[in-house]
Amino acid sequence: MRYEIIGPLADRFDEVLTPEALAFLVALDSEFAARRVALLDTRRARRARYATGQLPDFLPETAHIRADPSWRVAPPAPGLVDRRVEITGPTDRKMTVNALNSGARVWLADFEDATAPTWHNVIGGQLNLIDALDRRIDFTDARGKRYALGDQVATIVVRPRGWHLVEKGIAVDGRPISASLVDFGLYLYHCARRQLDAGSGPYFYLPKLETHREARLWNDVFVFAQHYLGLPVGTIRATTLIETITAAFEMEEILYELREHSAGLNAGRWDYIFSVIKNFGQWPDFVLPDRSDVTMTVPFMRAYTELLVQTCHRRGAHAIGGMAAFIPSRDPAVNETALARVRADKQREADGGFDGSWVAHPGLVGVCREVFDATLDDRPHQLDRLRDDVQVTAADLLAVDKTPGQVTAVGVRSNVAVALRYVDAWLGGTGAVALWNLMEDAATAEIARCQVWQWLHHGTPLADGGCVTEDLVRSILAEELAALTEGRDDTARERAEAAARIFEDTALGEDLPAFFTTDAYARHLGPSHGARPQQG
Ligand SMILES: CC(=O)SCCNC(=O)CCNC(=O)[C@H](O)C(C)(C)COP(=O)(O)OP(=O)(O)OC[C@H]1O[C@@H](n2cnc3c(N)ncnc32)[C@H](O)[C@@H]1OP(=O)(O)O
Ligand SMILES: O=CC(=O)O
Repeated sequence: MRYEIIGPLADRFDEVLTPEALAFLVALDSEFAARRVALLDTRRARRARYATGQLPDFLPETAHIRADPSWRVAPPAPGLVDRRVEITGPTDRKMTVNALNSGARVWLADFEDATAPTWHNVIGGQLNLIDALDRRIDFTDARGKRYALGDQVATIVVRPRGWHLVEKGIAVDGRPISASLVDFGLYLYHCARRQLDAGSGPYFYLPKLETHREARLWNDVFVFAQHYLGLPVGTIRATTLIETITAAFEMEEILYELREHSAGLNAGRWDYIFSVIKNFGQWPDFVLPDRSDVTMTVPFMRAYTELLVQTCHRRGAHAIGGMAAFIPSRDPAVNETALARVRADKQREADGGFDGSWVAHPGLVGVCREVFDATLDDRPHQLDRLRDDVQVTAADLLAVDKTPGQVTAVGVRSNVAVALRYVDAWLGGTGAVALWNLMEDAATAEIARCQVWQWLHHGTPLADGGCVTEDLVRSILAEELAALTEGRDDTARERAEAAARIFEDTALGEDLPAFFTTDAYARHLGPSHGARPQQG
């Protein structure tokens, strides 16, 4: 097999894209590319079945795994015992230093929802991780502010991109390589030994899994990679995000598949809502109210998080809470509200048995820590809370029609504005932004555009009169685009117009595309094709 680096070799990229690291990626690709494609085919087939009215259920063929009380996942690895606060964020240089210094126990170094996968972000992010581990990431910015790693830094857990994405910057036998394998493989190749030498390990968050078969693929990747690099099996640890409705029916099986490598499950709430709309959006019982009404206390969200904690603790695995999207503001009144909401969210998670939770911003680490400190007392986690009281059925997981709330004109406009502005930022190379005091990333933007599609599809009535029509959405889009482009130069205006077209393609069509990122990446992002390829 032959590889080709299509992306330009910017300064120091050769330290990441070494012949040996690329040979490792080629080995991963030759072993797993076909299985990845086959699993993506089964995703499409499953969605097609749901379109005919079938609903998911707990699997009869794996009932023996759920019924067997004897198995457990591996005990927590060094650096992953106490996970009361985890900060997430992209891997640019400044955010890397700020996240590692934030006081959180764990930093989720994100190549997924918080990163627009430009070639620069993908390879530059890997370089920043290497530099952080070598403690040579210190720098001074243009304002003269100095960034330097402190003595106490967070444990790094890398989130590679999901199985649905490819990386155009590296081709194997002329086709783009799996983005998951690139992000996983480059980090493991360069940083596993560095992490082990530092007393930690190569740890991952696995995004957007839909089934335990996808977890098995990851597990097989881990076993293969560890053999290839001479690492003992079980060195790698991975926390799986339960952020699809189908994975919620297979949580036990996912832990089981990964049991030698599992570091628990995380309740990825935003992608979960996106997945519910994506899979069942065409059915009237699944029409959701305004995005702001779909809180963690609505019945179907509560059911999934309670089942997650119970499942994890039965198997000795950490249960990690999700992301409250409120972020600190310089306006004291807004800030007070944001902190109160985050506190309430974290308190609910701690009370429910979660062992720790996510924050999106360093200014929220303290709130999350205070809540979990008070709940955990002197324990590092609460794996002893088995939640035997929880009884969740398939019907509970699917009780979307019990979600209170309304669809309003404000809710429609907010979704259009958020999706447009987020995609515009993403095309510009930024994968997470603050919009109207909320953190927005790929997952939250997916909800925004899918809700618009769903409401249009059903001609949903608006609480304030009228209903959601294509004319209404197009007129809002035109207004929001005009507001966004005002005062911009030609390049920035063209980018916003491209974002508007992506919104039209992914929210206003007959069918609901599975991800806005796949098509947008294929058409807009990635390496410069004019660059001279390197071969090996
Ligand atoms: C659904 C999911 O998947 S959730 C997980 C994926 N999403 C994320 O990870 C989002 C993470 N959060 C972020 O990216 C950012 O907080 C944003 C974009 C939402 C807001 O960032 P900003 O607009 O820079 O916020 P703000 O100006 O308040 O930041 C203050 C400082 O904190 C830093 N900061 C903010 N968030 C983070 C973070 N998550 N990690 C590290 N540093 C951060 C900023 O870099 C800035 O540093 P500086 O003072 O040295 O310049
Ligand atoms: O990835 C996390 C989510 O909430 O979505």
